[in-house]
Amino acid sequence: MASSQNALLTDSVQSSDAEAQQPRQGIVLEFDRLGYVIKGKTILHDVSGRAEGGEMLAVMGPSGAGKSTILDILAKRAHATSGTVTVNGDANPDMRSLASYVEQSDALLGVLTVQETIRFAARLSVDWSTPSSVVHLRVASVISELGLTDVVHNRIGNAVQRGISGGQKRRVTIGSALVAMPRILLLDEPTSGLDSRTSREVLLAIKNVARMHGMLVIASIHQPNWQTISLFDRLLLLAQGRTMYFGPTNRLDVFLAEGLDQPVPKHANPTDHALDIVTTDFIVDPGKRSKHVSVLADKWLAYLSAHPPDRVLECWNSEKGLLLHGRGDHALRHISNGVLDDCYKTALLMERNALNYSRNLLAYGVRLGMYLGMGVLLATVWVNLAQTAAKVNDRLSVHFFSVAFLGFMSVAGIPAFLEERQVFVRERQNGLYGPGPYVLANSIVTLPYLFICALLFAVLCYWSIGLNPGAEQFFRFLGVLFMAVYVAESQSTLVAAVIPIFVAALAIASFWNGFWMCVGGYFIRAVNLPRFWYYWAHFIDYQTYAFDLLVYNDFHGITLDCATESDGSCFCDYPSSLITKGQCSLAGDDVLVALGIRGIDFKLYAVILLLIALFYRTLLYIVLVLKKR
Ligand SMILES: Nc1ncnc2c1ncn2[C@@H]1O[C@H](COP(=O)(O)OP(=O)(O)OP(=O)(O)O)[C@@H](O)[C@H]1O
Repeated sequence: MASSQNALLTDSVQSSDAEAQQPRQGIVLEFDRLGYVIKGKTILHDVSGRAEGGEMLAVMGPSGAGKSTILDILAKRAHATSGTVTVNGDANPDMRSLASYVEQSDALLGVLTVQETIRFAARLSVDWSTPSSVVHLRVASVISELGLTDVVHNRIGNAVQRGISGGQKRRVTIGSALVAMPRILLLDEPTSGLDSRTSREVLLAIKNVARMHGMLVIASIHQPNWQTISLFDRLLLLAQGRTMYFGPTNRLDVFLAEGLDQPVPKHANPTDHALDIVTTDFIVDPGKRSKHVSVLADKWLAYLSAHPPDRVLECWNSEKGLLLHGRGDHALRHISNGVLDDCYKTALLMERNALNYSRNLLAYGVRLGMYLGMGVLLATVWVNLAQTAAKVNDRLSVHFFSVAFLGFMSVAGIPAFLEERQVFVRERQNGLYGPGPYVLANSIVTLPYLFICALLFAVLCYWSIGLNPGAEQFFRFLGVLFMAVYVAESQSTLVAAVIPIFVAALAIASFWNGFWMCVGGYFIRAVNLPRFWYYWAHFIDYQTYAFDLLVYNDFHGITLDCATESDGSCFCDYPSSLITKGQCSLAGDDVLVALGIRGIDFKLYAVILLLIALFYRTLLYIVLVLKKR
């Protein structure tokens, strides 16, 4: 089964090779005396190593040994304080285009199925002209190799809906990286959450692909059993950031016996034995802890000088036969460049976002429910407002509430955005696409969903409240609400991009909306605002423009009845220009004059709203360009 799938993978890959026409060149990654110091603490001390295409290198060590740190440095996500990393001799390799990094956490879209997730990862990693049959075969083989066939149509799962297991999620994350066929695959704890049999199967699948395509695999691994660790060609054993051993995995026992004089007990696992020796977690005295590790590090250096690495590696290479210099390795992943490619990526992301938003209750479902509920509430609380001067304030509050509430509820989209953002960060760091296609796709696909929210709200409450009865006025009401909601959505998205922590983003986005309410001109008339707030905040507040537009749309051209007092005089709640003409009425335009919004340019205000949205979206792009994680 696995071999037939491998054949499929080979075929599919060969087809895309022909198109990509990549040079066939082996890959060699070397790191030399890497040191890493952070906040005055030395995390890595002169760690060196080497791996080649087609090989698997395990980075092993107790918790806190520096395994993730070294992967971060190799992926160029952290910068070594000293030492060098070279790829085929290049001291400044473009790791974004060469490597995929699978982090410890699984950043996936919960409502997508296993197959959809891996298929999108595959499509995002190939050239736009790659035939879909190639992608299909590649996806099918990865799913089969990683043992995900039974759950292929199951959703990943999120806070609302339970999905596949944690171990299966881990495999989906690995599959999403594997299917992209990077030249270097870096895996941080790929087997966490997997039982020992599944760990071995997954690593075997990775090994098969690595050997077949000359992919170089480096994985940090905590405490594997011997069967699992023996799948790795080389092993780097660390403790407190120091090298305890680096060399062929199958020679670890030789080193333990010869170098440390602590042979592996009969029937014991050499890696367990090695970890027992180097683990210092239970030595209470910090001085004794670091002395213990220093002694072991010195013993390794002494062993290394007595057994030069070339000799060790030569011996090892002859065991591997043709592997290293056999099949060439190919950069199968297509790295985004050019407008055409960006368009292709944008279209793909739009397709994925549409799928996500249509299924994800947290994206728009909750909001749709709230807008429906609020539409019904408005329709019943403000039901059938009489067209009288006494009801002017009630009408104004409808417009304020519509803008403020619909805008405010955009914070409900933050959890879904944060989930999407994590996927973006992972895919962007792996070089699949940049912030441009992401922001564009997000900005476009959001539109129809927000429009539906605004439409439902407007249909439910507009006629029932008895706002300006013209059809044109209804569509303007809808259009203004839609724009206001879009600006509010852009604002909340921006906040969550700057502070990708749910509670903090929620609090700040809510505060920001509350702030706009204060300076928008409803609670306190704009002309009465303290000058400081009036001159800057009032004029950049989207609620100012949306509220003014709704009020203008409702009041312009209508006439409201005033009250006739017991003495026969006419009382209007606002100064009326019609009383002098003998009518006991108030012109809607008189209200607009009193509010200071007479004669506003509807189109200009609508354009300002769009510009504010565009401004937030541009800021979102800039934030994502600058903020890499
Ligand atoms: N940004 C940082 N600031 C301070 N200390 C750090 C930072 N990054 C890593 N460390 C420290 O460096 C040490 C190594 O961390 P690292 O995550 O690389 O270990 P690890 O071997 O991957 O551990 P685990 O197996 O538990 O994931 C730890 O003691 C950690 O606390």
